[in-house]
Amino acid sequence: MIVTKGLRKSFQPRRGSQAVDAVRAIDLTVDEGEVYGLLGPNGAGKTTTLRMLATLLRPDGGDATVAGADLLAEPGEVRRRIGYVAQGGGTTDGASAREELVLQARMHGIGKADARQRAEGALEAFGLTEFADRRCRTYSGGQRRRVDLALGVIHRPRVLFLDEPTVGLDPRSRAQVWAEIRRLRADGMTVLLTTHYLEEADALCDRIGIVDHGEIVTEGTPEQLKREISGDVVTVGLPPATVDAAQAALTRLPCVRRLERLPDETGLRLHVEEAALAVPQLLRELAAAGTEPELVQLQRPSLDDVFLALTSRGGEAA
Ligand SMILES: Nc1ncnc2c1ncn2[C@@H]1O[C@H](COP(=O)(O)OP(=O)(O)OP(=O)(O)O)[C@@H](O)[C@H]1O
Repeated sequence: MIVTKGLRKSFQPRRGSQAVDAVRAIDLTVDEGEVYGLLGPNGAGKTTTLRMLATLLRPDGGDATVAGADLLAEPGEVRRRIGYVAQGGGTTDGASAREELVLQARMHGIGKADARQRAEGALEAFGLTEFADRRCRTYSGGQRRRVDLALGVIHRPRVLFLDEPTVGLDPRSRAQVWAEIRRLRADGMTVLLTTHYLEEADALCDRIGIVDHGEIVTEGTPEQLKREISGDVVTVGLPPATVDAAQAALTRLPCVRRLERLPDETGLRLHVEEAALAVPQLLRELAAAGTEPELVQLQRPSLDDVFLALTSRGGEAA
């Protein structure tokens, strides 16, 4: 649904100053119905990538196809097939959600009666009916963000671009916006979003591309990315008298990358590639050594670990 090859963009902040390579070479493939997240520190090039794909900025080089239309040759066609929600949103203080929705639909060339009907449907779908006729300035941040999403999809695009969809929202409003994005995905929408929030990428995205210095440094499902860095961690609680024997037995296993003793002889912590494969082997080996674990606990590394390990300025954005 979105394919890019070597997409790039530089900016010249002032005449004579050195150009900033905001996006160096983005190669990206987003499948139909997927929620794909661009995750990266400040200034990594996420917004620039999104703005190019939404036809708001002309790329300096590279190719892209969005919803079946060529970005450079048919930007008008791309525009018709996409929705774009900018970081700050697009609502006006003095207008109501209903007015904004009707106007937006009309701007997409939809007839008056149809526009009113679509606005009504969108108000209902996004849980906005209750305050549909109040001015947007009276809405909470989360309500306003939901109006932004509704505006982004009023013309039923095939692809939706969301720039930092939940920035500045409290946890409850963020959860509501996530629910709306999940609903759009369930309806078959393809979504490309940018985020700073690792938790958001983990909760929402089918796949994540980690962007640093204008390039995707790695991509995969949240699970793949977490495993890539540090595998899984298995904690085995043991009777103190059996810890030595268990350690000797498990050290021999090829699936165990690293092994540490827990404090106070309470057991072992094992770093393995994939817990689902390792745990049966661990249990067999322990049984053969005559020990029985009191507890087996699995832990996945967090996306924070991945992000910090892969981006040069991870700490800045975390
Ligand atoms: N219009 C512009 N003129 C000059 N430089 C720009 C312009 N837009 C972006 N840049 C620069 O390009 C780089 C990438 O910016 P971009 O906004 O794409 O990053 P980002 O990953 O979206 O960051 P953030 O998470 O802070 O929004 C930055 O160094 C930024 O300063």
